[in-house]
Amino acid sequence: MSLRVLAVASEAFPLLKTGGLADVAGALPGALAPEGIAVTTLLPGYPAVLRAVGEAPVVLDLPDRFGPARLRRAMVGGLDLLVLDAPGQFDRPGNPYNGPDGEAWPDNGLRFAALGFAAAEAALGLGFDAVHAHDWQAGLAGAYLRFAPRRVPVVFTIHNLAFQGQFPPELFGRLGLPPAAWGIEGVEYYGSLGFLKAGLWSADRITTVSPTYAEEIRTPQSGMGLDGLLRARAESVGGILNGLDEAVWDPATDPALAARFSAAEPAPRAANKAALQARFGLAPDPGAPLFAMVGRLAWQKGMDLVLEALPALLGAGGQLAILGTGEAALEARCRAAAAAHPGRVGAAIGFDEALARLCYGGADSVLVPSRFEPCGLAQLCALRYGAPPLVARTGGLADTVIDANTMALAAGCATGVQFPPGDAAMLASAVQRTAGLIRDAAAWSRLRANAMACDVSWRRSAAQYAALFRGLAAGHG
Ligand SMILES: Nc1ncnc2c1ncn2[C@@H]1O[C@H](COP(=O)(O)OP(=O)(O)O[C@H]2O[C@H](CO)[C@@H](O)[C@H](O)[C@H]2O)[C@@H](O)[C@H]1O
Repeated sequence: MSLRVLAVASEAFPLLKTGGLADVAGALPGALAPEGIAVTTLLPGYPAVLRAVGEAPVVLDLPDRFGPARLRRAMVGGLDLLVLDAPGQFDRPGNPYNGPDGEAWPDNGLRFAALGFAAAEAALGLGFDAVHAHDWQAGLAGAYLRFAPRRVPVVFTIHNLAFQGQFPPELFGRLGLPPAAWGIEGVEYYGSLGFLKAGLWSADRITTVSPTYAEEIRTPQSGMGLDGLLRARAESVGGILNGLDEAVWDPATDPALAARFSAAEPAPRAANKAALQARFGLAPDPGAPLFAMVGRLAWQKGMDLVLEALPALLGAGGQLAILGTGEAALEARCRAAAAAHPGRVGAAIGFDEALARLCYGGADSVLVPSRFEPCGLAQLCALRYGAPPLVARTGGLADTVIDANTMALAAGCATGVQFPPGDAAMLASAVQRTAGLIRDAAAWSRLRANAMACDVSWRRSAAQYAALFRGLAAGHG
């Protein structure tokens, strides 16, 4: 019999996506099914989600703790969904976390407390064997379950330790948790209410999305204030690498590409490079090394380092296509770089799934110069779409890309280029090294073939999650 796991996430592809969490929450259920794990995903009832489920049957009426709320159940996009239909809380314009003005919703604490509460009620009321809570938005699920009459084991997965969900302590009184939950052994975090902290404290097992990040976050340098707790719980912390849904990310079938291609038939890829150059107003030069960067414009992702290394990129005859959205100052700097270097640098500011795919399928190399990266999906997409990535040697980037150093080139196993994180000068030389390799057609097509041969699927990791859930359900946490 299948084990029944309730996943709790604040976004899931294809219903709603602002970043990598959606890709993971959207893909894991399909990857776990062959492992005998049946995943039901609890999502907040955002407008897009409510539209998708329509008048799906109500399977649970929730106690009126945060306002009237009920759970609807439906199959959408291959996902078995439970939707938290809580009028006024999630059915608002804007993205899941911010209003149309770009500011965080002032009641985010209550909104995501309601999600955690609903998860616990669903786990207990609908008979799930385990809960898989993702990131701070689902952090209170475990806290509620800690005080529940029946034990339901919880796996908490950290997708990004930088987002901690901290709220004023006064919110605690609204949660309906017992007073015992307030404290270091509880949901309190440096005097505030910490959702991520609550998730880490209450979970039976903690995972993060790569083995290297799992080690990094136990150090003061990368632990973002939570390293002490993570060290104390070291026995329960592990890293399981993200994968990609190979059906969703497939250059042989992707309609967003100008031309479809595969490892066996890479030639049509050149048409995507030309299309990408055209989309970004870059010179139509098939020989110019074309770099692309796709991602949130935030300190984490290192776009500022790329702008610092831009003279080296241009000096090597390179071109740069930037697709991203985020901090206003960085957006402005990207636009300014494009304006200063017409035909050499192009910037598209916004979130555009189809254009992202063209970047992966058309660039020679994808830049992922993150200062830290729990796993990173951009480099996995780049490997799959034949754009050997240039990445910072950190977190999941260190775990998924083999640097084209002398030995790896001689052994024929390189899949990209690495440089030390946070160092613009080292990025500049790595860009020059990469441009040199791209100009060496034989060397680069070897790298590309290696990249496309990488197994970036969920297979290995799904087996690891499945073993974790089975162990917990059998009582050995
Ligand atoms: N402007 C844009 N237009 C279109 N698509 C865009 C885009 N900006 C980003 N994307 C897409 O969003 C996803 C980003 O995923 P990442 O894993 O690289 O980063 P993110 O920081 O969101 O995720 C966090 O969670 C994931 C999941 O665990 C971890 O891999 C990661 O390290 C962690 O920071 C990719 O699918 C990318 O193509």
